[in-house]
Amino acid sequence: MIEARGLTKQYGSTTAVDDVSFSIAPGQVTGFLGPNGAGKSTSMRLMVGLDRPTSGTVTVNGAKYADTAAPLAEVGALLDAKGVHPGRSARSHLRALAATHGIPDTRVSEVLEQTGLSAVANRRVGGYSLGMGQRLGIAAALLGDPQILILDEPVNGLDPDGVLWVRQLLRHLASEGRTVLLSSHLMSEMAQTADHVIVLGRGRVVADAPIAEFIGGVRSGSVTVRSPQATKLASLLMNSHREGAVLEPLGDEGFSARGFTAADIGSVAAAYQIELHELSPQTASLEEAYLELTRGEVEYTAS
Ligand SMILES: Nc1ncnc2c1ncn2[C@@H]1O[C@H](COP(=O)(O)OP(=O)(O)OP(=O)(O)O)[C@@H](O)[C@H]1O
Repeated sequence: MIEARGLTKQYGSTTAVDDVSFSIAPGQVTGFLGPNGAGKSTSMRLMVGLDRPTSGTVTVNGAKYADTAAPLAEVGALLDAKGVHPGRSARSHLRALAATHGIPDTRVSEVLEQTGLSAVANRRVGGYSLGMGQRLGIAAALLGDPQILILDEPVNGLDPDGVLWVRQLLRHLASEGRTVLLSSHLMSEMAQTADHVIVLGRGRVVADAPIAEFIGGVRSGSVTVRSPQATKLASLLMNSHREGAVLEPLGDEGFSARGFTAADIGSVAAAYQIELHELSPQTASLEEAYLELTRGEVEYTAS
């Protein structure tokens, strides 16, 4: 469990995190979303004591991170994948980390295996690709077998196999009852990985909900219709002169309708004995829901 209460961080005149409160529950993956500069990384740094709050508190499993006895066993974090000496090998980097935390060397080999780095473990980290560096950052986060994982943009730079691997790993860690928090700007990936989302905008929480509820709150408002008599049905609908009605063709035997409910279309089809092969209201994607919510929250926008 990660709990923030009235958490605030100011850098000079910039309020990066502004009186934020949330609870991040164990046993699920929570996605941290928000436009650039919304305060996600700052919040994550505050969670692991890399920065001090201006006011308010954030605790991990009920204690401040700085007060935890075995921090790597409590919280694993990936905050800056580039923070490794380039002349070191992955194995020596992880060994050094392990040694300072009383973690046995056997665990180093385990996490190298788990993150697919065993074959390159003795190579200089300076020669690693972005994706390999990300894997090493994840290996370091897993080293203490922590109950809480905090990962800032963990799929940044990974190829599709790597992205899938991170998704499966995080789902697995959550299924073991761990608390998993990740930030990402990749909405389709987040939609497949997270159970719950917290959206920040200009340092404040603008949404905190299960992902299905978050997406369900925004309707795309269109209905997909497929029928061998699509043209006839479309003209009947347009003849009803409904305000806001827009039909867009979807191939020969279908169209997307706005301004009608599925029930409206079904009633017209039934009245004229038109065979229907599909009548499906479209729900918004996570990306649509996110863009709708954060439209007014972006700090940097193109004019
Ligand atoms: N060390 C710092 N000194 C001054 N300002 C900072 C510092 N760190 C962050 N900020 C500012 O605080 C705000 C929040 O930044 P933060 O990096 O937390 O956002 P973010 O949501 O992680 O953004 P991104 O998606 O771009 O990573 C921004 O306006 C940023 O410029």
